[in-house]
Amino acid sequence: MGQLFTDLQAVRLDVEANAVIILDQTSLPGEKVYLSLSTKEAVWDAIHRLKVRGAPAIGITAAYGIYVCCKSLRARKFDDFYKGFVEIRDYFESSRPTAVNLSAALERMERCVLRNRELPVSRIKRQMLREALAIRDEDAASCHRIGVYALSLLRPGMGILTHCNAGHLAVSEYGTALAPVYLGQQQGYNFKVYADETRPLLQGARLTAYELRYAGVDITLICDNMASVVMRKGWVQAVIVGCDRIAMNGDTANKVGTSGLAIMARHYGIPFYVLGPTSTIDRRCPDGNAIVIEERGSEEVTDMWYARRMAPDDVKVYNPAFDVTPANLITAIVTERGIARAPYNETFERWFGEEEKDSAETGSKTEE
Ligand SMILES: CSC[C@H]1O[C@H](OP(=O)(O)O)[C@H](O)[C@@H]1O
Repeated sequence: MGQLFTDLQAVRLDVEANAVIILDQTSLPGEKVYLSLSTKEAVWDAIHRLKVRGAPAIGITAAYGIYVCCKSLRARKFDDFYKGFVEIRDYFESSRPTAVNLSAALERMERCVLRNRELPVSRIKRQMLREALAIRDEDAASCHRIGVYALSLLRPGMGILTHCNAGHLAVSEYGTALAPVYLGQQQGYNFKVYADETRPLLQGARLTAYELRYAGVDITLICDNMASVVMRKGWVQAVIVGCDRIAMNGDTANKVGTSGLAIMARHYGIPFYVLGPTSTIDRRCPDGNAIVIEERGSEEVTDMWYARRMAPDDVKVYNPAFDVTPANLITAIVTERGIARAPYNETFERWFGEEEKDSAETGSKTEE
């Protein structure tokens, strides 16, 4: 599995070249293509077209990207530099609306710039680099801890069904939903994973099946409409998914199709777990109704994967990229701070309190 983490990095920063290097996930599983992004347009396009995707990976890409783009700014006065920062921030914000990690990472980079406003611009840029690298390293630590907590809910030999890709390719390393699978593999748990192909963009078929096979995990690919069959046959003992935005009451936005899985899991008496870092919990979002659901182009449904068009010309298409699973269908939400069960907001508020205390104690990790 170690090879997986070195061979298939979703996103990394090339400081020498001042560029964000991503593994183009629209070329997987057929080709491993790495892209070097050094302009705000290239970063925006990569996020918008899911060349890099997954909430944490999107946040890390935005943090690396705004550092790379700001490093090229020639402004010497803070006000001019900050104006350039804000322009790039707003542009990146427009790339995809649902995953909160994008705006959360940009807000954290902005706090870094404002915290260091008295420094020369050259030193502010250095602080931005440290902040962006800290965002990536903290994500890697979070994913590992999510795996440890989630593994405590699972037993060797279990069948696990997952949806979309919330694995190593969606984060810095390990993954969220797949973190316990990789940790379990290191400890001989021999999980059997069932991955939904996840129409229309097939992240399950193209990415989850790819990375799990790369890591030697027992993986069976199914079409989305087969999930009920494998649950009814008793092959699945847990459904584990990632998340793109969690509201304070526990309602969770994740890849479209997730809420249907939660309903099926409840019907079959199978626990349904949402795994993700606390950075995916949106404090300003009281419930799922407040979550903006990205809608994407019809060609992803009608044309994308077929040698020829598989739908009537000009047929109306509805293509929501996400849906919201109500908190009452979620057995537990697992983050790097622990395992939350309903009523979720009590635990979330406690976690946020712990976070504020931790950052007050350590100060800003990026202060020189
Ligand atoms: C670890 S977050 C993964 C999360 O992101 C995916 O969405 P997309 O592929 O559109 O970025 C999906 O919702 C996954 O659960």
